[in-house]
Amino acid sequence: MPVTFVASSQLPTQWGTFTMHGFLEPGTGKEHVVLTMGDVSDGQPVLGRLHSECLTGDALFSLRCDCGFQLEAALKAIAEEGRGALLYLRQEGRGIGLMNKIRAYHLQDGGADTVEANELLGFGADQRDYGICKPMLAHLGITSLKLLTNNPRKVKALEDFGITVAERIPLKTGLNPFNRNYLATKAGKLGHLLGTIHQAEAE
Ligand SMILES: Nc1nc2c(ncn2[C@@H]2O[C@H](COP(=O)(O)OP(=O)(O)OP(=O)(O)O)[C@@H](O)[C@H]2O)c(=O)[nH]1
Ligand SMILES: [Zn+2]
Repeated sequence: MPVTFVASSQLPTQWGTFTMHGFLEPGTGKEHVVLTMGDVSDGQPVLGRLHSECLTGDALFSLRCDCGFQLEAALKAIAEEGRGALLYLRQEGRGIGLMNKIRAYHLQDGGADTVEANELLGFGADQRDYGICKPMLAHLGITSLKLLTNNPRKVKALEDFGITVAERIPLKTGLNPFNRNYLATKAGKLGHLLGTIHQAEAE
């Protein structure tokens, strides 16, 4: 899947200054971003996250999901380690886009769960393709990751295109009364490894 590097710059944040790398996916026009800190090209496992875009959670403070909390926690963890990479992937709504995610939320307001809502709209439960990460990781010289995720599909996808996942580090944060059912559905139907505490609280 062709993705081309465009430019890099500094990005100061409340947790520290990252380097921001912009990538363009010409086939779709999507603009992806990677934030790195430290030397990530030395061959040692890099603390990393594949973060799928969630405008509502990442930017609009939504409590319907855990995305914004995970984004913050991942950037903080990378800054604390002084080395790492966060791939901000423009895969809004697990790949169905923002307008369709709003349609899906409307169906969820009426009682459907997050998987049923996608299916009622004629989509798969999860339409993300992580192949876009391969050229971005190659450009940055990253061959091995300590991956911050609860999603085993991300681990498998990376391993399928030759990235070593040296470790999976759970990223359990942001549980609240509005996302309990959502997290329970992710654990029950999408295979997310949310662990006993998180899962028990979500039930
Ligand atoms: N279609 C749809 N997408 C959603 C919904 N809630 C969140 N999303 C999207 O789901 C993606 C986040 O995926 P998650 O399943 O929360 O987490 P993950 O990235 O697969 O796994 P983790 O690495 O453990 O966070 C983002 O693209 C969100 O926009 C929903 O109800 N419907
Ligand atoms: Zn979200």
